[in-house]
Amino acid sequence: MLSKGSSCCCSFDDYKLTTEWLQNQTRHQPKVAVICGSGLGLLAEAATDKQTFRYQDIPNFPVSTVPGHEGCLVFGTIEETPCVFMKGHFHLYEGYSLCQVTFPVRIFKLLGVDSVLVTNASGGICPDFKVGDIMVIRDHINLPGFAGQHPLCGPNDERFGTRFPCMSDAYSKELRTLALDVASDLGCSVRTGVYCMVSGPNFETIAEARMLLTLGCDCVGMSMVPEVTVAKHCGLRVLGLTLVTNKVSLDYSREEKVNHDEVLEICKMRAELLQKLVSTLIGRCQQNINTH
Ligand SMILES: O=P(O)(O)O[C@@H]1C[C@H](O)[C@@H](CO)O1
Ligand code: HPA
Repeated sequence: MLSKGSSCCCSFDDYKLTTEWLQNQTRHQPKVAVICGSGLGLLAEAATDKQTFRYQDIPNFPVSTVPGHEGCLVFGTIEETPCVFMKGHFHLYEGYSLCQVTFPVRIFKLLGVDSVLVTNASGGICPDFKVGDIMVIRDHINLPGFAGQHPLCGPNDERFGTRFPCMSDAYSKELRTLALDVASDLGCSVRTGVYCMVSGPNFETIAEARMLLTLGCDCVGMSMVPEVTVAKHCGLRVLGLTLVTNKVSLDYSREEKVNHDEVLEICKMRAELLQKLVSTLIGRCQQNINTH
């Protein structure tokens, strides 16, 4: 696999090789993929009949370099639904191209996955949001994309999707409704809103945070959007859930300073609830597909 700046560095043969390697190692045939963000790898623990592969052992797979990202792919079953979990994902700020960041998503497509649940940690911009809130993503703003850092730049491979994909419905309405229903059944209140991706790795300045508020962002984070874009491009159903791990400072008088340890601490505190939400959703998600 070659790195060519911001354009795609993976050929169809690269994706095929990795897919076939995994198919030769496992009898699992996942229908749902879950991408676990910072400190959220625990989501995979609800699965039974697990089979785990370290990223470094999978041909062409990038490796995780961020604390809180374990770096392994877990196949398993939740409520009779075959699933695959990424315990840790990749970021632009690690030095990966967006083609590398999104590499696993196309592997999921080739493995036969139909729905992808993307989770991550984010800062709350909306003044009403509290630390620990879970937000169902209704829509996103791809700030790196505005600057040409876009995973679909470069030659388009029609075997995955069209040159000019529509993104006005990137997040499946059915899955969003299902997520809200499941949350309500579990007695857990969730938010809905707009997520904005920044490249990181620094947390926002106050002027940047104020700009994001003006733009209509409810949460800000450093991941998710590339994976969602590539998933939508290749026809996967997408659900995005973000955990608000800190409130973003909008005020120069605010003393608190955000750091990654605090992000991981909040993920640890809320992982059990998120795990319940995700596993219940997965069971119903397949019933939902079967009845449509
Ligand atoms: O991988 P995610 O997006 O969950 O991680 C967030 C964004 C940065 O990687 C890190 C900052 O604490 O957490
Ligand atoms: O405040 C934040 N900003 C950007 N990314 C983040 N990930 C967790 N918290 C934040």
